[in-house]
Amino acid sequence: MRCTGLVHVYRVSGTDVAALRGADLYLAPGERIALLGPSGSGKSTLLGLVAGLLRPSAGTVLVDDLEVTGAGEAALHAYRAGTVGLMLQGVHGNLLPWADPVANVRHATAGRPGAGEEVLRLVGLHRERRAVERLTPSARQAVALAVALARRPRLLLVDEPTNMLTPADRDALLDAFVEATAGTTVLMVTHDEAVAARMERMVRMRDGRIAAEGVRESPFAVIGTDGSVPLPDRVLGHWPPGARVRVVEEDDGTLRLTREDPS
Ligand SMILES: Nc1ncnc2c1ncn2[C@@H]1O[C@H](COP(=O)(O)OP(=O)(O)OP(=O)(O)O)[C@@H](O)[C@H]1O
Repeated sequence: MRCTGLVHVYRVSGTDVAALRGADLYLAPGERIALLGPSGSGKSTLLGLVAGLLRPSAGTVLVDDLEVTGAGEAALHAYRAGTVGLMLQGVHGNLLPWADPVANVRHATAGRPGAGEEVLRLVGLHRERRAVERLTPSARQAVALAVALARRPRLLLVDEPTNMLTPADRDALLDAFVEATAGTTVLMVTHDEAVAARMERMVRMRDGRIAAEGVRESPFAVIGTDGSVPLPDRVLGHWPPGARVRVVEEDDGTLRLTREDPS
Protein backbone atom coordinates (compact mmCIF):
# COMPACT_ATOMS: atom_id res chain seq x y z
CA MET A 1 0.00 0.00 0.00
CA ARG A 2 1.36 3.36 -0.95
CA CYS A 3 -0.13 6.73 0.02
CA THR A 4 1.42 9.69 -1.74
CA GLY A 5 0.82 13.34 -0.94
CA LEU A 6 -2.60 12.76 0.62
CA VAL A 7 -4.54 15.93 1.33
CA HIS A 8 -8.04 15.86 2.75
CA VAL A 9 -10.21 18.85 3.51
CA TYR A 10 -13.57 18.59 5.27
CA ARG A 11 -16.02 21.43 4.69
CA VAL A 12 -18.10 22.17 7.79
CA SER A 13 -20.71 24.94 7.58
CA GLY A 14 -18.67 26.96 5.11
CA THR A 15 -15.31 26.43 6.86
CA ASP A 16 -12.56 24.16 5.56
CA VAL A 17 -10.76 21.82 7.97
CA ALA A 18 -7.55 20.33 6.57
CA ALA A 19 -7.38 16.88 8.17
CA LEU A 20 -4.48 15.65 5.98
CA ARG A 21 -1.80 17.99 4.61
CA GLY A 22 0.42 15.79 2.46
CA ALA A 23 0.65 12.39 4.12
CA ASP A 24 2.99 9.77 2.64
CA LEU A 25 3.10 6.18 3.83
CA TYR A 26 4.32 2.87 2.39
CA LEU A 27 3.47 -0.59 3.73
CA ALA A 28 5.26 -3.62 2.35
CA PRO A 29 3.20 -6.81 1.91
CA GLY A 30 2.70 -8.57 5.24
CA GLU A 31 3.91 -5.60 7.28
CA ARG A 32 1.87 -4.49 10.30
CA ILE A 33 1.90 -0.81 11.18
CA ALA A 34 0.45 1.07 14.13
CA LEU A 35 -0.58 4.65 13.42
CA LEU A 36 -0.26 6.84 16.50
CA GLY A 37 -0.75 10.55 17.02
CA PRO A 38 -2.71 13.13 18.98
CA SER A 39 -6.45 13.41 18.61
CA GLY A 40 -7.27 15.27 15.38
CA SER A 41 -3.94 14.49 13.68
CA GLY A 42 -5.70 12.73 10.79
CA LYS A 43 -5.38 9.02 11.61
CA SER A 44 -9.03 8.05 11.01
CA THR A 45 -9.18 10.18 7.87
CA LEU A 46 -6.14 8.35 6.47
CA LEU A 47 -7.80 5.03 7.27
CA GLY A 48 -11.04 6.15 5.58
CA LEU A 49 -9.13 7.11 2.42
CA VAL A 50 -7.27 3.78 2.27
CA ALA A 51 -10.60 1.97 2.79
CA GLY A 52 -12.06 3.90 -0.16
CA LEU A 53 -14.77 5.33 2.11
CA LEU A 54 -13.56 8.89 1.49
CA ARG A 55 -12.10 10.57 -1.60
CA PRO A 56 -9.07 12.77 -0.97
CA SER A 57 -8.84 16.40 -2.00
CA ALA A 58 -5.44 15.52 -3.53
CA GLY A 59 -2.95 12.66 -3.59
CA THR A 60 -3.25 8.94 -4.23
CA VAL A 61 -3.65 5.62 -2.46
CA LEU A 62 -2.35 2.60 -4.36
CA VAL A 63 -3.10 -0.92 -3.05
CA ASP A 64 -1.54 -3.66 -5.18
CA ASP A 65 -2.23 -2.20 -8.61
CA LEU A 66 -5.55 -0.53 -7.77
CA GLU A 67 -5.54 3.23 -7.43
CA VAL A 68 -8.19 3.33 -4.71
CA THR A 69 -8.51 7.10 -4.80
CA GLY A 70 -9.48 7.16 -8.47
CA ALA A 71 -11.42 3.88 -8.66
CA GLY A 72 -15.03 3.70 -9.83
CA GLU A 73 -17.82 2.29 -7.67
CA ALA A 74 -17.61 -1.25 -9.15
CA ALA A 75 -13.85 -1.48 -8.57
CA LEU A 76 -14.25 -0.10 -5.04
CA HIS A 77 -16.96 -2.63 -4.30
CA ALA A 78 -14.69 -5.48 -5.46
CA TYR A 79 -11.84 -3.98 -3.41
CA ARG A 80 -13.92 -3.89 -0.22
CA ALA A 81 -15.32 -7.36 -0.87
CA GLY A 82 -11.96 -8.94 -1.63
CA THR A 83 -8.71 -7.13 -0.92
CA VAL A 84 -9.46 -5.17 2.21
CA GLY A 85 -10.91 -6.09 5.62
CA LEU A 86 -12.29 -3.45 8.00
CA MET A 87 -12.40 -3.50 11.78
CA LEU A 88 -13.83 -0.10 12.57
CA GLN A 89 -14.60 1.68 15.83
CA GLY A 90 -17.87 0.90 17.57
CA VAL A 91 -18.76 -2.65 18.44
CA HIS A 92 -21.57 -2.90 15.90
CA GLY A 93 -19.42 -1.43 13.12
CA ASN A 94 -19.26 -4.63 11.09
CA LEU A 95 -21.35 -7.06 13.16
CA LEU A 96 -24.89 -8.40 13.18
CA PRO A 97 -25.69 -7.79 16.88
CA TRP A 98 -28.57 -10.28 17.09
CA ALA A 99 -26.62 -13.17 15.51
CA ASP A 100 -24.08 -15.47 17.19
CA PRO A 101 -20.34 -15.38 16.31
CA VAL A 102 -20.45 -18.23 13.76
CA ALA A 103 -23.47 -16.71 11.99
CA ASN A 104 -21.58 -13.42 11.84
CA VAL A 105 -18.52 -14.87 10.12
CA ARG A 106 -20.66 -16.94 7.75
CA HIS A 107 -22.62 -13.84 6.83
CA ALA A 108 -19.33 -12.10 5.99
CA THR A 109 -18.49 -14.77 3.40
CA ALA A 110 -22.10 -15.32 2.29
CA GLY A 111 -21.84 -18.90 3.59
CA ARG A 112 -18.68 -19.75 1.66
CA PRO A 113 -15.71 -21.23 3.56
CA GLY A 114 -13.44 -18.56 5.00
CA ALA A 115 -10.97 -17.89 7.78
CA GLY A 116 -13.55 -16.54 10.26
CA GLU A 117 -14.24 -19.83 12.02
CA GLU A 118 -10.51 -20.49 12.46
CA VAL A 119 -10.19 -17.13 14.19
CA LEU A 120 -13.22 -17.86 16.39
CA ARG A 121 -11.62 -21.16 17.38
CA LEU A 122 -8.41 -19.34 18.20
CA VAL A 123 -10.24 -17.06 20.64
CA GLY A 124 -12.50 -19.83 22.01
CA LEU A 125 -15.75 -18.43 20.58
CA HIS A 126 -16.54 -21.07 17.95
CA ARG A 127 -19.14 -22.75 20.21
CA GLU A 128 -20.62 -19.53 21.59
CA ARG A 129 -24.36 -19.48 20.80
CA ARG A 130 -25.29 -16.16 22.40
CA ALA A 131 -25.99 -13.17 20.19
CA VAL A 132 -23.02 -10.85 19.75
CA GLU A 133 -24.86 -8.01 21.53
CA ARG A 134 -24.91 -10.15 24.71
CA LEU A 135 -21.16 -10.79 24.74
CA THR A 136 -18.51 -8.83 26.65
CA PRO A 137 -16.81 -5.92 24.82
CA SER A 138 -13.62 -7.94 24.37
CA ALA A 139 -15.50 -10.96 22.99
CA ARG A 140 -17.32 -8.65 20.56
CA GLN A 141 -14.01 -7.22 19.41
CA ALA A 142 -12.71 -10.77 18.90
CA VAL A 143 -15.78 -11.50 16.73
CA ALA A 144 -15.19 -8.25 14.83
CA LEU A 145 -11.64 -9.46 14.14
CA ALA A 146 -12.94 -12.84 12.92
CA VAL A 147 -15.45 -11.10 10.64
CA ALA A 148 -12.80 -8.72 9.28
CA LEU A 149 -10.49 -11.65 8.48
CA ALA A 150 -13.24 -13.98 7.23
CA ARG A 151 -12.58 -13.32 3.54
CA ARG A 152 -8.83 -13.51 4.01
CA PRO A 153 -8.15 -9.88 3.08
CA ARG A 154 -4.64 -8.94 1.99
CA LEU A 155 -4.95 -5.63 3.81
CA LEU A 156 -6.64 -5.19 7.20
CA LEU A 157 -7.61 -1.71 8.38
CA VAL A 158 -8.26 -1.41 12.10
CA ASP A 159 -9.45 1.58 14.14
CA GLU A 160 -8.82 1.48 17.91
CA PRO A 161 -9.40 -2.27 18.39
CA THR A 162 -8.74 -2.25 22.12
CA ASN A 163 -10.66 0.90 23.03
CA MET A 164 -12.49 0.48 26.35
CA LEU A 165 -11.00 -2.94 27.15
CA THR A 166 -9.33 -3.74 30.47
CA PRO A 167 -5.54 -4.24 30.22
CA ALA A 168 -5.96 -8.03 30.63
CA ASP A 169 -8.66 -8.21 27.90
CA ARG A 170 -6.59 -5.93 25.70
CA ASP A 171 -3.55 -8.20 25.98
CA ALA A 172 -5.61 -11.35 25.28
CA LEU A 173 -7.18 -9.75 22.20
CA LEU A 174 -3.76 -8.60 21.01
CA ASP A 175 -2.28 -12.07 21.36
CA ALA A 176 -5.08 -13.42 19.16
CA PHE A 177 -4.74 -10.47 16.78
CA VAL A 178 -1.01 -10.97 16.28
CA GLU A 179 -1.46 -14.70 15.65
CA ALA A 180 -4.48 -14.35 13.36
CA THR A 181 -2.96 -11.58 11.21
CA ALA A 182 0.45 -13.19 10.54
CA GLY A 183 1.13 -12.61 6.83
CA THR A 184 -1.63 -9.99 6.47
CA THR A 185 -0.74 -6.36 5.85
CA VAL A 186 -2.20 -4.33 8.72
CA LEU A 187 -2.76 -0.62 9.25
CA MET A 188 -3.98 -0.06 12.81
CA VAL A 189 -4.96 3.24 14.40
CA THR A 190 -4.42 3.31 18.14
CA HIS A 191 -3.76 5.71 21.01
CA ASP A 192 -2.19 2.99 23.12
CA GLU A 193 1.61 2.69 22.98
CA ALA A 194 1.44 -0.84 24.41
CA VAL A 195 -0.85 -1.90 21.55
CA ALA A 196 1.33 -0.18 18.96
CA ALA A 197 4.42 -1.93 20.29
CA ARG A 198 2.95 -5.26 19.18
CA MET A 199 3.08 -4.19 15.51
CA GLU A 200 6.27 -4.28 13.41
CA ARG A 201 6.32 -0.52 12.85
CA MET A 202 5.02 2.47 14.81
CA VAL A 203 4.28 5.52 12.68
CA ARG A 204 3.34 8.84 14.27
CA MET A 205 1.14 11.52 12.73
CA ARG A 206 1.09 15.21 13.55
CA ASP A 207 -1.06 17.90 11.94
CA GLY A 208 -2.14 15.73 9.01
CA ARG A 209 1.28 14.38 8.11
CA ILE A 210 3.50 11.46 8.98
CA ALA A 211 5.89 13.05 11.44
CA ALA A 212 7.97 10.27 12.91
CA GLU A 213 8.52 6.58 13.09
CA GLY A 214 9.71 4.36 15.94
CA VAL A 215 9.44 4.32 19.70
CA ARG A 216 8.63 7.52 21.56
CA GLU A 217 12.07 7.75 23.19
CA SER A 218 14.08 7.80 19.93
CA PRO A 219 11.82 8.24 16.90
CA PHE A 220 13.08 8.87 13.38
CA ALA A 221 11.75 11.92 11.56
CA VAL A 222 10.20 10.96 8.19
CA ILE A 223 10.97 13.06 5.11
CA GLY A 224 7.84 14.06 3.16
CA THR A 225 7.53 13.93 -0.65
CA ASP A 226 8.06 17.71 -0.63
CA GLY A 227 11.43 17.21 1.10
CA SER A 228 10.30 18.62 4.43
CA VAL A 229 11.61 17.08 7.66
CA PRO A 230 9.21 17.34 10.63
CA LEU A 231 11.08 18.52 13.71
CA PRO A 232 10.61 16.47 16.87
CA ASP A 233 7.92 17.77 19.25
CA ARG A 234 10.50 18.67 21.90
CA VAL A 235 12.32 20.99 19.47
CA LEU A 236 9.21 22.71 18.14
CA GLY A 237 8.74 24.74 21.34
CA HIS A 238 11.87 26.79 20.77
CA TRP A 239 12.10 26.44 16.95
CA PRO A 240 8.64 27.72 15.98
CA PRO A 241 7.14 27.76 12.45
CA GLY A 242 8.84 30.46 10.40
CA ALA A 243 12.13 30.18 12.31
CA ARG A 244 15.12 30.34 9.93
CA VAL A 245 17.56 27.47 10.07
CA ARG A 246 20.80 26.85 8.23
CA VAL A 247 21.30 23.29 6.97
CA VAL A 248 24.97 22.42 6.64
CA GLU A 249 26.31 19.12 5.39
CA GLU A 250 29.50 18.19 7.24
CA ASP A 251 32.43 16.41 5.55
CA ASP A 252 31.39 13.11 7.16
CA GLY A 253 27.85 13.43 5.69
CA THR A 254 26.24 14.54 8.96
CA LEU A 255 23.62 17.28 8.53
CA ARG A 256 23.78 20.10 11.03
CA LEU A 257 20.80 22.43 11.62
CA THR A 258 21.55 25.80 13.15
CA ARG A 259 18.90 28.32 14.10
CA GLU A 260 19.57 31.87 12.94
CA ASP A 261 19.58 34.20 15.90
CA PRO A 262 15.97 35.55 16.00
CA SER A 263 17.25 39.00 17.03
N1 LIG B 1 -16.59 14.18 9.18
C1 LIG B 1 -15.86 15.25 9.53
N2 LIG B 1 -16.30 16.49 9.27
C2 LIG B 1 -15.55 17.55 9.58
N3 LIG B 1 -14.34 17.51 10.16
C3 LIG B 1 -13.86 16.31 10.45
C4 LIG B 1 -14.59 15.11 10.16
N4 LIG B 1 -13.83 14.05 10.56
C5 LIG B 1 -12.71 14.56 11.10
N5 LIG B 1 -12.72 15.91 11.02
C6 LIG B 1 -11.63 16.82 11.47
O1 LIG B 1 -10.46 16.44 10.79
C7 LIG B 1 -9.33 16.47 11.65
C8 LIG B 1 -8.69 15.08 11.69
O2 LIG B 1 -9.63 14.17 12.26
P1 LIG B 1 -9.37 12.60 12.38
O3 LIG B 1 -10.61 12.01 12.97
O4 LIG B 1 -8.91 12.07 11.07
O5 LIG B 1 -8.17 12.58 13.41
P2 LIG B 1 -7.71 11.39 14.39
O6 LIG B 1 -6.23 11.53 14.50
O7 LIG B 1 -8.27 10.09 13.90
O8 LIG B 1 -8.42 11.80 15.75
P3 LIG B 1 -8.93 10.85 16.94
O9 LIG B 1 -7.69 10.22 17.51
O10 LIG B 1 -9.58 11.81 17.89
O11 LIG B 1 -9.88 9.85 16.34
C9 LIG B 1 -9.86 16.97 12.99
O12 LIG B 1 -9.66 18.38 13.04
C10 LIG B 1 -11.33 16.65 12.95
O13 LIG B 1 -12.06 17.57 13.73
